[in-house]
Amino acid sequence: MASRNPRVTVLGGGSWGTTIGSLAARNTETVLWARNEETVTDINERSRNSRYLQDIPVTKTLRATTDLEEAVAEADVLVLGVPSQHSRGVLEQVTKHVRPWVPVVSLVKGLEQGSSKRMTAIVEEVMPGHPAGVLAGPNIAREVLQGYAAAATIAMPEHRQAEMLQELFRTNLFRVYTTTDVTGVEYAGSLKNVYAIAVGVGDGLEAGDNTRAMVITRALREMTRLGVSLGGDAMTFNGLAGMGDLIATCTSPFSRNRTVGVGLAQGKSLDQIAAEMNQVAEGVKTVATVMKLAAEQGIDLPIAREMDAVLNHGQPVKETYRGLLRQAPGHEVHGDEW
Ligand SMILES: NC(=O)C1=CN([C@@H]2O[C@H](COP(=O)(O)OP(=O)(O)OC[C@H]3O[C@@H](n4cnc5c(N)ncnc54)[C@H](OP(=O)(O)O)[C@@H]3O)[C@@H](O)[C@H]2O)C=CC1
Ligand SMILES: O=C(CO)COP(=O)(O)O
Repeated sequence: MASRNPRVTVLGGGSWGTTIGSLAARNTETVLWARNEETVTDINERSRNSRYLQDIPVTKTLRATTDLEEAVAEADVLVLGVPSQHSRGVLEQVTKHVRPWVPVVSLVKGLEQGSSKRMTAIVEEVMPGHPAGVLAGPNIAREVLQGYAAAATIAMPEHRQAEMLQELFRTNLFRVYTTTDVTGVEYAGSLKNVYAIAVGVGDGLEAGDNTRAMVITRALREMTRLGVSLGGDAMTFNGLAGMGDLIATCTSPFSRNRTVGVGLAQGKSLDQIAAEMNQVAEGVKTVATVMKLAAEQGIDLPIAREMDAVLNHGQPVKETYRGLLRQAPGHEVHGDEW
């Protein structure tokens, strides 16, 4: 990293890219790249991103630009904050302008459709030689930006790198822990969105608090089984990026994924929900990829399977929990059942 204060460049002007940019700007020079002129003007002239974060102020020193080359040419750290299905395209534009050793930290909680790849695998493919990691945890953007205490974990292949990057994002109210389990953190962040939709369906059907707790707990078991078989550490799934984020996303009225589930249970179509929300809900596309990965690993994921049936195969939403309840429960810890 450079001997001057490192420059952080955040790619993506949505709610979470802006929030992380605002945190980093408290610690070091930070530039945010957004494709939308209005977002850039709003940040530069009003220290707001009203489209995504209403009237909550961002750090005054956060600068924004629509010029991708200018944003990345002097970067010491790149932060990837565009939704998963657009990440590869953005990285392909970035790679020719960025210095070769610059680390890339993904904020993305989704997998690429078709390839089923995690974002760090895409970074390694498109930007070979750049250390790639991920920052994730229970972090509803607006609450972090409003200054409510929260925590995340930063995963880098080398622990020393994680420790250096930790300092750029942490504040007295945003605690950043470190780990080297990039794989586990990335799968945990992506998987929990699928289960937040499932919990939203239960809440939308007014299933009750015990049902919600049952689904969250069994969801954690499913996430862990798949994540570990794909190379993640089981302890990661018990931590901030796993259990922590699962709880936040499954219970927050601000979660977009949970909102999708509630909307489906209320009889709305996906198109209608997407139009009302106008923000990304990564779980909607992740579910089919998760089913593919589970099949490859020979693992059954009953809750995810129900969501796949509803989202991709026309199963009436009211059938969701009936289908699950017909299955006999097995061993709580070692069983494959839900
Ligand atoms: N919001 C949150 O609380 C959290 C989100 N995340 C994750 O962060 C990632 C980003 O999500 P979030 O910020 O919430 O998303 P939002 O829906 O709030 O915003 C998406 C942003 O990506 C931009 N974008 C979309 N496609 C492209 C493209 N092809 N090229 C350039 N920019 C593009 C949009 O630009 P435009 O405005 O011009 O459409 C917008 O600025 C997701 O994977 C999400 O799961 C992780 C933790 C918390
Ligand atoms: O990842 C998040 C919280 O940690 C945000 O969840 P949603 O994308 O469901 O809003």
